[in-house]
Amino acid sequence: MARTPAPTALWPAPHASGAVDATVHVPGSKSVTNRALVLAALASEPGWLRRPLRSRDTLLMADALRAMGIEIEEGVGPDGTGEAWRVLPAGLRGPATVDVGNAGTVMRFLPPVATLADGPVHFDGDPRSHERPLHGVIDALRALGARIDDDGRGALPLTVHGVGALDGGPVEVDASSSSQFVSALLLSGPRFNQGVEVRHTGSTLPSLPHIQMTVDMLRAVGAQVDTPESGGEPGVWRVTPGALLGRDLTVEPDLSNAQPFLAAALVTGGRVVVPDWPARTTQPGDRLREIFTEMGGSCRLTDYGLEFTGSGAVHGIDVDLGDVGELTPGIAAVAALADSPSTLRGVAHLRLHETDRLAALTKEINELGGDVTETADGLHIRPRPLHGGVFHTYEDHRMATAGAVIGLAVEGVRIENVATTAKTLPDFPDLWTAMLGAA
Ligand SMILES: O=C(O)C1=C[C@@H](OP(=O)(O)O)[C@@H](O)[C@H](O)C1
Ligand SMILES: C=C(OP(=O)(O)O)C(=O)O
Repeated sequence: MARTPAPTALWPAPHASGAVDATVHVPGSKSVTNRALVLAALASEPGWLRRPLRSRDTLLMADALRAMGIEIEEGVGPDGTGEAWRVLPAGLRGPATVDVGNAGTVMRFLPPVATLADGPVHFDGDPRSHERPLHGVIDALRALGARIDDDGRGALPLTVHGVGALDGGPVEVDASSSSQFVSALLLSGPRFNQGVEVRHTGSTLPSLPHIQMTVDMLRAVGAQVDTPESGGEPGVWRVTPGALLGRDLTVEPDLSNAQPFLAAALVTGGRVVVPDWPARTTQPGDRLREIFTEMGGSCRLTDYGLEFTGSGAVHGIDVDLGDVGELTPGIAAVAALADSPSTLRGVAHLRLHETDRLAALTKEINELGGDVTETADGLHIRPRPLHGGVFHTYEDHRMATAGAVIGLAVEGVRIENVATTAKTLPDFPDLWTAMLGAA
């Protein structure tokens, strides 16, 4: 098995000698796994999580919940098939210390959980976690009755002084910098004394499908949630207080992590099959069926999974990615290899993701000879012949996979710190070379 390179190493991105033709089993969704862990921890009975994603972000979530007293057993499922984690909820404990790494889901979803602990819970993480916005969660929890010590910047590090319960009730949040503020408050909402009513006050709200994912998963464990889609007021979500059920949940493949593999089919004019692609899902990656079709491919969704085929041509696209921002790096990579320019819109908030993704994509593609400019809310990408060079990744898993896509078509691309893909897809280098080996 290929060894994952050390963080500082340069990984020679494999160049595709022909059209790829492969079946790629994509590991479970980060967003589903981390929501499922939180909901199982807050439930009133044990639950199972099958095919969970085992990656840096999800192991940080599991360890954080363990630090607060939840038992999570990693093993195989009750019928002996595949990996499954058993979550045994318990009274939430403090004092505890949580390392959030650079996981948005951990830094946003867990402070509300910590208000239910019976003592202080200290949160800290990677240097970048100190820069990512958290003010929406901090201010809302304070308004709902929590005591939180921070350094006044509305960011990590901070301590939530849990007292075993939170009043809850109505609260206003400007979630224009991250949908995760809304998801965070909703996920713990059933355990607040009065539930929670979240009213978004900002002018834009990114990543709506991820909020819908939160709502669907809450309902699946028995919570009552009123939403704008279910006839409620626009921009308002209401969760009724109540006990949550322990469930047996199978995690869908991570469709955003399927992106580089589908992109490989697109840029090489090949074919990639992703088994177990869900027929219905709230994952933003499902939009790739439409976006990559517009960019030149075609797809067929069957009971087995998704078959995606490239035509040999790659077209530019003008698209608003506000709902599906995490797809931007991979789309930008394909756009840099297209036969016409692209405009990616609606993603100003990506400047506050794992890195400033708009600046990073612009710089790295341009250093390979590209012509990318930043706009107020996205990127203009004018394809140019690219050449090899080092593609820096800024500890951003999606920068690394974007660079790998470019490397398929451009000889001599070397990816700095490909190991950063461990945030959500630790097997990436092996899956990538296996896909090419099958060509
Ligand atoms: O709730 C989630 O699981 C996520 C929501 C989105 O965050 P933002 O709304 O901050 O973009 C997305 O980009 C992130 O990768 C995962
Ligand atoms: C933005 C992302 O992650 P996070 O959950 O850390 O916000 C991402 O995975 O693209």
